Amino acid sequence: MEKQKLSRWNSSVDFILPLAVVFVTGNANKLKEVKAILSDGPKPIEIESQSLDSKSIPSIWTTSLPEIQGTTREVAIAKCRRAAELLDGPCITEDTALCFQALNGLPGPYIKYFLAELGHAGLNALLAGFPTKAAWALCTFAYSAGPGSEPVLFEGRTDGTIVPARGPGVFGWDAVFEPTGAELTYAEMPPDQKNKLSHRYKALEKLRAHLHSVA
Ligand SMILES: O=c1nc[nH]c2c1ncn2[C@H]1C[C@H](O)[C@@H](COP(=O)(O)OP(=O)(O)OP(=O)(O)O)O1
Ligand SMILES: [Mg+2]
Repeated sequence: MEKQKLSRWNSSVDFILPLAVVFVTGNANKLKEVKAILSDGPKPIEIESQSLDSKSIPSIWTTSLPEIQGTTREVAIAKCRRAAELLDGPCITEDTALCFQALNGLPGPYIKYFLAELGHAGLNALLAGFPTKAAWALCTFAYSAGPGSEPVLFEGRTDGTIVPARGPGVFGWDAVFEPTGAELTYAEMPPDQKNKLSHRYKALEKLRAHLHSVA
């Protein structure tokens, strides 16, 4: 079957099915979930992945994909804008934040570095002195129609609790996040279960609707 692609330069499209978009990420686990979620349902979207990490781009492009400090929205917009410039075409990017209620939303977009330095036990220890272990996972997808086109954001949030690690330590902080109403951490859930309630799923439902509306 031929593909319906968002055009390289603007949001006009060629009407060929199915819809396909480029997802810029260096994270294989994210990519797997995004592909699983978007390929499901009556209007599947095909994902082509592209990594623009400093490790994977030609050194002649001295600029890697910067992740600025700021709110989750500011971080997401800057990243997608740069990705569209480097790709010279339309793309989506995604930023995931893990926010602790006791810390007014921190680590938030900086969770990657907290996790790398502190590990699962350290994330729990951060909250040791606080009565609430409440947290929320926040996913922000950004879509740019191409260089110079302001990214549009799609957010999804899942509330939960930070718990001592349970389940396989395959994907980031999955083992220490137990969504509200679930007995299991993200890591203990079968992929299907996580992909029906996750922050990423909720954001992707909005992105899916947007892509179909512009296509
Ligand atoms: O569903 C998730 N369950 C558990 N952990 C997760 C999830 N989603 C992201 N994560 C981790 C990866 C990284 O440690 C941090 C987000 O950082 P973030 O910059 O968004 O991801 P990344 O740098 O790995 O990939 P990318 O190239 O798309 O920026 O939280
Ligand atoms: Mg990143």
